[in-house]
Amino acid sequence: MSGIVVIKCGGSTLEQLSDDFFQSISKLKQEGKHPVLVHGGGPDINQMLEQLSIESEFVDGLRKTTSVVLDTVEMVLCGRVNKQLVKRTQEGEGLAIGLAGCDANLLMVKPVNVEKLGYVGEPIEVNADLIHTLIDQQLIPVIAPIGVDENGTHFNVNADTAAGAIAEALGANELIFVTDVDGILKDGAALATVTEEEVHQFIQNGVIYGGMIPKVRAALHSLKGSLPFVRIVNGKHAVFSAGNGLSGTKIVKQTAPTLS
Ligand SMILES: Nc1ncnc2c1ncn2[C@@H]1O[C@H](COP(=O)(O)OP(=O)(O)O)[C@@H](O)[C@H]1O
Ligand SMILES: CC(=O)N[C@@H](CCC(=O)OP(=O)(O)O)C(=O)O
Repeated sequence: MSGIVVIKCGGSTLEQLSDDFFQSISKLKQEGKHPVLVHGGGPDINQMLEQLSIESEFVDGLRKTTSVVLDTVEMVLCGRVNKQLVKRTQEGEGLAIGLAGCDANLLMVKPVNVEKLGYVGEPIEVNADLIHTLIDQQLIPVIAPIGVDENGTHFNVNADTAAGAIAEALGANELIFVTDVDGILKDGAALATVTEEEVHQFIQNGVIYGGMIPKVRAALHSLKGSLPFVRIVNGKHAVFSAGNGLSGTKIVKQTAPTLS
């Protein structure tokens, strides 16, 4: 199936997404494209954990997830955040269906490192047929990043990683990370294009750090498949649809050779 656009909405920017953003998602549908939303919700999870006085820490950018943390993560992502995004997508005239990666084994995972991280999973397989079926029904899937392993145990998955795996499995034409910055910033300005090689350099020299690392890692992983580039855009200004050039950073395999 062609025309699939995977849009990852970061928790950092959920409150900044405009009505135009959601209307433009249903416009994509009218233009014959197939938007699939994958969302995070890190700040909402932090807030709920704090309210419940549950401690959690990040190890290598991933939330150490005990069983009580997992309960909270599921409650926030599958409940509050997922349903809020379904609501807003439908207010934008799209017909959305909210689900989590554990539903119908959509996102199969294996543990990353049980001792170090607890219930944190990394994707190993995606039930692409299920998403295709939903798309065939003219629905817009809105997916929370809770994975499931072969024993039926649920796992917390970084939302960028989940989006990359879903885009790859669907053979998506576009993967767009919507976040709270204008793209990959260097010396205070967003870079229009960044190559794979530069991404490695920027991680090494600290230009890229923290929450940007799983995004660029997922982007690099996806570039190994059929995607020509991956975008990182600011949720404050993002709107999709034909003729509406998205700003932000494009991550590409390599720059086009310059003509001499
Ligand atoms: N080079 C960089 N350019 C832009 N943002 C960066 C860079 N390096 C690290 N970051 C951080 O990455 C953050 C986005 O990641 P994150 O907070 O996880 O957002 P999201 O919830 O959208 O996934 C930015 O707000 C910024 O603090
Ligand atoms: C394993 C892990 O770290 N999972 C993330 C899932 C949410 C997420 O990734 O949200 P953002 O996109 O807003 O960062 C977490 O618990 O915060």
